[in-house]
Amino acid sequence: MSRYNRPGNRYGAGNSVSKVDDTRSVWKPKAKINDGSLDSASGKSDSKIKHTDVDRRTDWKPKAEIDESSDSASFSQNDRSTVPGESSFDDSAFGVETFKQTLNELNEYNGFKKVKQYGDKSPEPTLNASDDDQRPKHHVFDICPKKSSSGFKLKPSLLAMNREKRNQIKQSTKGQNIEILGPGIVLLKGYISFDDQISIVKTCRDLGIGVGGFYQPGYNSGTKLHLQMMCLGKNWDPDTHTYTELRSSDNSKPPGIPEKFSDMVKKAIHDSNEFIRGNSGSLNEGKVVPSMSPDICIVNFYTKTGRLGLHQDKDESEKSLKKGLPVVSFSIGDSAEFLYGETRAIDEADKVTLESGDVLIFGGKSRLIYHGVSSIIPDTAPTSLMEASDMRPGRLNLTFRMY
Ligand SMILES: O=C(O)CCC(=O)C(=O)O
Ligand SMILES: [Fe+2]
Repeated sequence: MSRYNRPGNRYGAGNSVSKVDDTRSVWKPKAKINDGSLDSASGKSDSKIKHTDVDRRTDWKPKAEIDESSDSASFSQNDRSTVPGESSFDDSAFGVETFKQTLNELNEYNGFKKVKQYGDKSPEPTLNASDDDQRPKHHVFDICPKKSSSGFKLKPSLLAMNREKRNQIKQSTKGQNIEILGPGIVLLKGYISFDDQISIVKTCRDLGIGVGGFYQPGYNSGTKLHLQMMCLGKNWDPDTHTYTELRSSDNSKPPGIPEKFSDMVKKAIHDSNEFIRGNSGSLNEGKVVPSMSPDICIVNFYTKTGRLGLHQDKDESEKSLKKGLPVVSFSIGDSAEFLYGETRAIDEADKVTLESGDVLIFGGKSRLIYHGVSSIIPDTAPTSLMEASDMRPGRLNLTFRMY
């Protein structure tokens, strides 16, 4: 039974979240655009989402309702957080010993083993200059901990490569696999090529272990989010809900967005619009996704217990939100159950599985949808990707926006 359906969690019993509320015209869609249903999909009404009525600072606030004694399995709207001090490692399902071992492995990789093991009560050590081996000494979260320092492993086993080739052929004979999930919500299935997925992992890994790299964000209260995060372009501060030039926890400057990433984002928006126009003609000009050049990317890494509560992305400039400049999301690694809806009511939200290589775009009328990740589906990442990249089990997600 998945975490998502576990009785007693706040989803209540059963799979109610995947139901479509037919009374709400905006969400009625769900149908593929090429079945001629775009008109109904596009929403006869204006979205009910209001751009002005929500306090930008309160929506993601930590929750007094979090039960510190629980295994943090419950997921609620507003729950973008975890219990104080909780690690993003899976210490419940994994077992504490495995958890310690994993941490020790990570410490070892990072050059800390000589000085301190997890569980060792001795005082915090300092590193000597002689310990220097080029690797950063600040706390790092390495999404590819086994990667050798001599370079990225590019060749998966022959078996895995053949499997990947077969998948790619299947994909290309299927043709374009684009779905319109709502007005301004486009899902491009398997859009990111295998090679590009590897290259994204590699780039995020390298940026993630450097200055301004992955960290587990939290709030002033000490409550942490259930993921590792890194911002590119500008820093997003979960506590103040603002974008800043420097990250307040360590004064680091976020790395820039690699040009290749920006190009992929622009192409995904372009391809979505070509598809919309091609399938629904000029009548649907108003339904295309506004184009943009991203200057912010939030990179999240979820382990198998990672999740992200329902929220709106509404900390970008008013101008950007008003224009409906889209959020473009890349998924790599394990699949995720992604919830989205017009309101913050979880049981009214729709659910879609985002798989490795998928791109999801939400903009235009749906720019302010509530969305979140209710669970990661373990061991669903393509084996060949994991072999080629050495990415640790979990899911990498990149969301691009324009301030
Ligand atoms: O991981 C995802 O698919 C969503 C991430 C997200 O919504 C965010 O970072 O704001
Ligand atoms: Fe978001």
